[in-house]
Amino acid sequence: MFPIRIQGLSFAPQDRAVLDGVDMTLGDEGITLILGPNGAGKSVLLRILCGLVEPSAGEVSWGGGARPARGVMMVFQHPMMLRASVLDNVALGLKPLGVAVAERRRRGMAVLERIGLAHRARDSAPQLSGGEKQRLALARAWLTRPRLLLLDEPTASLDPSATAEVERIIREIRTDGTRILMVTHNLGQATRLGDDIVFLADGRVCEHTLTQRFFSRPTSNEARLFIQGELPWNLGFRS
Ligand SMILES: Nc1ncnc2c1ncn2[C@@H]1O[C@H](COP(=O)(O)OP(=O)(O)OP(=O)(O)O)[C@@H](O)[C@H]1O
Repeated sequence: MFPIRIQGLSFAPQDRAVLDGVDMTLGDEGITLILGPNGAGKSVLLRILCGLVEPSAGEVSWGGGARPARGVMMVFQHPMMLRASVLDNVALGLKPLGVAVAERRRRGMAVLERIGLAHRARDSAPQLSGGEKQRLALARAWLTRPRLLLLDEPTASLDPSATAEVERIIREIRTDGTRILMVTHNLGQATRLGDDIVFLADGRVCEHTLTQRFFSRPTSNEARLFIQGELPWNLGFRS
């Protein structure tokens, strides 16, 4: 599946260029953070990689071949919960892999232990808090051992302690060997989690560099302004 090479990727609904020739290469390890202003196309980029959105132009090569049928998972900002128990929700991801019910439940309980939700296994999943739902969604994806995990602002509406817990789980998933590509608006989080930063603005990748370098020596004016909190909000759009 790796390296994932993105070349000339564009997305232009109704001729409005959201993504306008994105080029990027992702190796097989680590956590890459995508930063950029509102409307820069960060979520669209993840959705294209996940196969949920068709690009208008460009190519993605997965280790020199087509997108694999399995191995790519995405967790959304507001993950969906079935009207069922926490355990049934977490074990759900194993169903399409043909894992038997008893084994699904065994592995489900094991992952709930790792995310600190084993004591809620029988509770109704839709009644969990936002932070607990996000942990459950991460566990559901983790259980399938994805090679690539796409995370769209997983801590956007969480308080600092729930955010810290989600970040701990993300680090564990990475240590388990999953490649992570994640969108965030939280610059502190980017410094805590990111090995490297992709900065998207004006429909293009303005910078793709190591995290420390991005924050200490940004090379593009857009990134400098963004870090200083001064990037004009309309920069994400091209007409
Ligand atoms: N499937 C779609 N069809 C048409 N337009 C879309 C589609 N998905 C997203 N867009 C538009 O693309 C633009 C970029 O959206 P996107 O959600 O990727 O931005 P973002 O960088 O993630 O922004 P934010 O930081 O605010 O979440 C928006 O104007 C959005 O309305």
